[in-house]
Order: sequence, then structure tokens, then C-alpha cells
Amino acid sequence: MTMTETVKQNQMNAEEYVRDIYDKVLERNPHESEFNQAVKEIFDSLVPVFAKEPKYIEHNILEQIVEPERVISFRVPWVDDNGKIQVNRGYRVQFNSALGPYKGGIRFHPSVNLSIIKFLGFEQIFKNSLTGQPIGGGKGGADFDPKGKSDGEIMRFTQSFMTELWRHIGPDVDVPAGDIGVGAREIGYMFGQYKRLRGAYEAGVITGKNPMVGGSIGRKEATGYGLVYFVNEMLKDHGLSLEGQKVIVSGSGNVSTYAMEKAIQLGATVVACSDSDGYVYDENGIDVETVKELKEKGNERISEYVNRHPSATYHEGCTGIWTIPCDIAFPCATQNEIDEEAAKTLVENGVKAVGEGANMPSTLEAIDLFVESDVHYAPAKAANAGGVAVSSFEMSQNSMRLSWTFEEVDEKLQETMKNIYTSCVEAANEYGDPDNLVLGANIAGFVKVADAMIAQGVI
Ligand SMILES: NC(=O)C1=CN([C@@H]2O[C@H](COP(=O)(O)OP(=O)(O)OC[C@H]3O[C@@H](n4cnc5c(N)ncnc54)[C@H](O)[C@@H]3O)[C@@H](O)[C@H]2O)C=CC1
Ligand SMILES: O=C(O)CCC(=O)C(=O)O
Repeated sequence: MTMTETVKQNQMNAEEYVRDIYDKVLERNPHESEFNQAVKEIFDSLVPVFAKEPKYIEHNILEQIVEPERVISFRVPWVDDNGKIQVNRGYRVQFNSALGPYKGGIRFHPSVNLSIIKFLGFEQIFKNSLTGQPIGGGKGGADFDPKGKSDGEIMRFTQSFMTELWRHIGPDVDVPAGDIGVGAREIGYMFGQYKRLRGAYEAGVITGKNPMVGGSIGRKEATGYGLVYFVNEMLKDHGLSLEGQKVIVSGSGNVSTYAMEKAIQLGATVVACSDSDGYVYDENGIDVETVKELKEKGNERISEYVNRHPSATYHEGCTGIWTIPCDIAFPCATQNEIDEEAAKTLVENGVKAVGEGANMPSTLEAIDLFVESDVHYAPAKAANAGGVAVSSFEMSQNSMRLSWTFEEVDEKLQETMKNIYTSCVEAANEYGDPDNLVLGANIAGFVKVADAMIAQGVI
């Protein structure tokens, strides 16, 4: 065969391999739409890698990587404030340990099911690889709705959840953290229950702890700040900055709050944020301290914001936020919150950049639209990796029994986000599609995990 014929043949083999394994994924997991979506996005990016490096086909890496190493599903019984017994379903998906102990958050939300936990765990493998830290990928959660629950109910539920989970985790085995509906309070209750059952103070078993019980200073801010650092790098690379930009941020939880705070510190005006009921808009700028008071300290809806800031307006419904003309959009709430129509509206309104704080906030159609347009698009698994990176720093601090200052953590976070951005750009360039950070993030994240899997044999 001539050189050209070999290249052509390798390309055809790669396309056929990816198609075959994707068909198997669909056949094995017919009802897991979110998982299948996450798999499709990554698979599409990997065809050129398999064409160039047939060793990944020879080792059948794709079929191995899409099957979790372990899926744990369990009953979570608890007693509510009326003395009634409630039952929820808990999950932990230990997806891939090629690079280190399983690592990834726990989500408490009524929508949680196996498909959602598997998509999150799958994404986490590549995100964690991008951080450069020695951590594998996993995720967990329960279909428990924390909304409207008393502190006692939250504690009893969380303790019951850990009463099963504890036997599957450990500082060198699997290290959970927070996600939607799980913050420092829930992490504290989980850590306390683990300690009681394990009979040992193993601080490195869970991250996102309050600094007074071994948590890393700066973990709370890390995902939101990291997102803005990543987007800032991307903007700088194109002669732009955050200074003077009009920004919208969906959600008003952990990631959104600190994305807003950092964007404002870097000179942007955040004009809107939201929760699952609606959004608030203020052209003069959202006051983050008020959002913190409402959401972090209180348990209030974002609609309350307008009672404290009469210049702001409240709008029912969570998709309307994407109709606000802006320069930069930070989706920081949940999966698939930007569909094709929302993406079209953002592009028509002249959005310059989209930075994903949430996991998989854009549908496949929305991603295609951003990539094909002139929008600078920062995909979640790269842009929101700051949270898990600082979680890994927390594990290091716990092992060394010391604690770094905010400045030390923040400096390491900035360096990490810069390195992730560079890895994505280099991979995108190597594969001939500069500026395509979806391609860059997927390839750079995949190659390290795949090589580590090959090095460890068929296990
Ligand atoms: N907490 C972390 O360190 C990390 C979180 N993420 C992702 O970021 C996203 C947000 O997580 P957190 O801020 O931790 O959760 P959170 O529970 O602190 O906040 C979630 C926010 O989203 C809002 N929300 C939920 N559904 C919504 C909808 N359909 N429309 C508008 N708002 C909606 C909630 O009202 C809440 O304000 C999730 O996708 C999560 O997986 C990603 C990386 C790390
Ligand atoms: O901090 C962690 O371990 C996990 C954070 C997380 O769940 C995520 O990156 O989506």
C-alpha cells in the first residue's frame, strides 16, 4: 500500500471501530440518554486519534473505557420529621481507576438516575486526567430532594447514605466530594458518619470539607474561579479580556456564585443569574453578596433578590435567561440547559464566548453550533476542572497533615487552569483543528488515560 492508501485505510478503520463500539453502547444502555450523549461527544473527537494511533484499536480501549469498573446501587432509608419512613435510591459509579483512586462528586437531586450518574462519572475520567493530578473518575448521588428539608432530615438522610457508601470508599480507593445539592454541610455529615463507622479519622476520604475539619481553603471558590481563569486564558489568546464584558451566569449555587464573583473582580458586569424557578436581571450588575446571603446562608429562592434590589426584575422560567443579549455566557446550573434554540439565540445576540461551569450544559446540537460559529467555546470537562483539581490538592494536604493558605491554593489553581488550556490548544493544533477546544479537551484527556490503561494490562 502507498502512504496515502495506508492513511485512508487507517481513517476508515478508525471510523468503523468508533461506530461499532458506539452501537454496542446504545445496545447495552438503551435507556441512558444522558450517558449516551456524553459518550457520543467524546467518541466523535477520537476518530483522528485512532486513525493516527491504531494501538488504541488493537487494545480495544473504547469498549473497556465505556464500561464502568463497578456500579453500586443501594437503598437509602431514613425517617422524616413526621416520623414517616422514606426510601431513596443511592448510587456510586466507580468508572475508571487507571490514573488513581476514583474521584468525583455526590449529587442529591430528584432527577438523579443511573444514566445521569454514569454520564457524570464518564466525563469525570477525562476531566480528572486533564488536571494532571493522580485521580481516576467516579460519581455518585441519590434521587433525594433537599429542597424544603429540615437540617435534621438532611443529616439523617446523609448519614443513611454513608452507612452503605462507607464500605466502598477510602483515601486510596474512592474519594467523593460535593455536586448539586451537596455542599460543606452535607460533606461534614458524610465525613462524620464515615469516621464513626470506620473508627478512624481518615481526612482524605472525602473532599470539600469545611477547613476546620481538614478541608482545603479555596475549594469552595475553586470551580467558579477556575472557570473564569480558563475563559480569561482563552480570551487573552484572542486579544480579548473580561474587562467591560456583559456576562450572564445561570444558576445561583456554588459554581455560579464564585464564577460571578471572579468575573466581577476581573472587570465584567454580571447582569443575570437564575435558579430552577426563574432568573433575575439587573443591567447595573448583580450583587453577589446578596446572592450568597440568599443561597449560601439562607435557603431562599432567587426571586427574593428583587425585594432587596428594586432595580432588578424577576422572570419566571429557567430558559429565558439565554435570551438576554450578552458578551459571555456561563452556564453553571445543570445538564442540557442550553439547547439548539438557546444556542442560536445567544449566537444571534452576538455572544463572544461561552464557558461551561455545569457538566454537559449544552446539547450536542448546541455544541455543534458554537463550534461552527465564531464563538470561543470552553467545554465543561476542561473549563470546570478547577474544583476537582483543588479537591486533589485537599487530598495532598490531608496526606501531609498541613494546610495551604488561600493564596497558595489560588496560585496553584491558576497554574492548573492555564496548563489545562494549553493542553487543549496543543491537542487541537496537533489534530489540525486549532481553536476547537472540544476536540482538544477530549483528546488530551483521553490519551493519558488510554496509555495508563494499556500500561496496566487487561484488568
Ligand atoms: N460543585 C463543584 O465543585 C462542581 C460542580 N459542577 C457542576 O456545576 C453545576 C452546578 O453545581 P453546583 O453549583 O455545585 O450545585 P448547587 O446545588 O450549589 O447549585 C445548583 C444551582 O443550579 C440551579 N438550578 C438547577 N436546575 C436549574 C435549571 N434547570 N435552571 C436554572 N438553574 C437551575 C439551582 O437552583 C442552584 O442554584 C452542576 O452541573 C455540577 O455537576 C462541575 C464541577 C465541579
Ligand atoms: O471535587 C471533586 O472531587 C469532584 C467535583 C465534581 O464532581 C466535578 O468536577 O464535576
